[in-house]
Amino acid sequence: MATLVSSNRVVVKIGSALLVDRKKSELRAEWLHSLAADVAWLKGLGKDVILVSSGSIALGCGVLELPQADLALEQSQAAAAVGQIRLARAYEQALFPYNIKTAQVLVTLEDSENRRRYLNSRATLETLLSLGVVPIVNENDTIATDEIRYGDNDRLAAQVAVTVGADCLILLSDVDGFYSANPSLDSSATRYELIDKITPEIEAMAGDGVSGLSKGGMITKLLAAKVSTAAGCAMVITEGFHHNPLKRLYDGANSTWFSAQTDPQAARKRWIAAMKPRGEISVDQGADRALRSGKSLLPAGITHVEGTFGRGEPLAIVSPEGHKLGQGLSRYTDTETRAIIGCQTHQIEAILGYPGRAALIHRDDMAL
Ligand SMILES: Nc1ncnc2c1ncn2[C@@H]1O[C@H](COP(=O)(O)OP(=O)(O)O)[C@@H](O)[C@H]1O
Ligand SMILES: N[C@@H](CCC(=O)OP(=O)(O)O)C(=O)O
Repeated sequence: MATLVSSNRVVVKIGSALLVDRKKSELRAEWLHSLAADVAWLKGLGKDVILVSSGSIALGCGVLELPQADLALEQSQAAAAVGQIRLARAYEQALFPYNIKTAQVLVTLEDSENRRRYLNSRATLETLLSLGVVPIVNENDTIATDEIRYGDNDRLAAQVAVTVGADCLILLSDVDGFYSANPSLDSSATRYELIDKITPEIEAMAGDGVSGLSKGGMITKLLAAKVSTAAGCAMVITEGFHHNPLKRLYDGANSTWFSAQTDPQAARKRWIAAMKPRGEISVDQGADRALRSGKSLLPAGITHVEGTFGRGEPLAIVSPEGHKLGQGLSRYTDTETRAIIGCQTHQIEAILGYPGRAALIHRDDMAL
C-alpha cells in the first residue's frame, strides 16, 4: 500500500475475465468505467499509468461466434485481431470523459530480447507518458507463436514495467493474493501480506489456475514477480473483479505485495554494466566532465570510434587519458557514429540525411 502511495509510475495488468463477461462474451462496461475513474484518480495524483490488458481473444470470440475454449492457435489469433480493435476502442471511450488520451501498443516477448526494438519501445512509451497518454498494451497475437507466447499477460506486464522503469506493478486477478496453497482447492490455505524473497518454498506453493479460462495461475505471477522485483519494481496481486479495484487496493483491500529488491535506475545501470561491449568510444575532456556530472554523450565530444556495432548495442566509453569511464547503449550504428564524430547536434541531419537523436548515448542508457 505504502508503495502505491509513493510510486511514480504504475503498470496495471487486467485479465480477460475482468474485462469480458465470458458467458455473454460481452465487455463488462460498468466495471471498465469504474477502472477508468480509478486511472483518472491515479493520474490526478501525478502518477504515470500504463494498462496491460488481455481480452482481445474473448471479445473476438463473441463477435465471430467462436467457442471460448479449445481454439486452434490460428483461431485464437484471428479472434484476437477482431477483438483487439474493440478492446482499444473500449478503453479510449472509457477514458475520454476524463480527458485522458490512450494509445495502443502491441508487443511480443521477442521485442524485449532484441535490444534495438526494446530501446524503441522504451522511447515510444516514454514519449507517450510524457504527453500524458495512457498506453494500452497487449501481446501482438497476430505474430506471436506457440513457442514465443508469454502464455499469459502476467509476464508481459512485468516486462513492460521493467522497460519503462515502473516502480509498482499491480496484477488484478480473480484471487485476492498469494496463498500458502491454491485456495480454491485447499480451504486451509492462508494469504501472505508481504513476500520479501521468492524462495523455493514459496515457488512450491504456486499452482495453476483452475477456472478453465486462466492460462498461468500463480506460476506466471511468480515469474512476473521475479522479473519486476529484480528490476526494482514492487508487485502486488489483488482481486480485481469488483468495481474500483485500484481505489480498493489503495484503501487497504486484501492483497499480497512482493518487495522490490533494488531501485529501477540502479537495476538498469547494473544490466548495462554487465554487457560485453561491441565497440569503443573515446571522448574529449569536455565530454568526460559532462558525463561525470550526469549528462548524455553528444557526438561533439567524441574523438575516436572503434568496432562494428548496431543501434542499441553496448559501447565502452574511454577518457582522454585512456581509462574506461563506463559503458552505455549506442543510439547510432558504427558507420553513423563515424560520420558524426565531433559534430554539433544541428549538423546531424544534414550529414546523415535524416534527423537523428541528439545524444549518441543517453544518460539513462549509461553506467559509469
Ligand atoms: N498459491 C496460490 N495462491 C493463490 N491462487 C493460486 C495459488 N496457486 C494457484 N492459484 C490459482 O491461480 C488463480 C489466479 O490465476 P489466473 O487464473 O491465471 O487468473 P488471472 O491471470 O486472470 O489473474 C487463482 O484463482 C487460483 O485458482
Ligand atoms: N493477448 C491475449 C492474452 C490472453 C491472456 O493472457 O489472458 P489472461 O490470462 O486473462 O490475462 C488476449 O488479449 O486475449
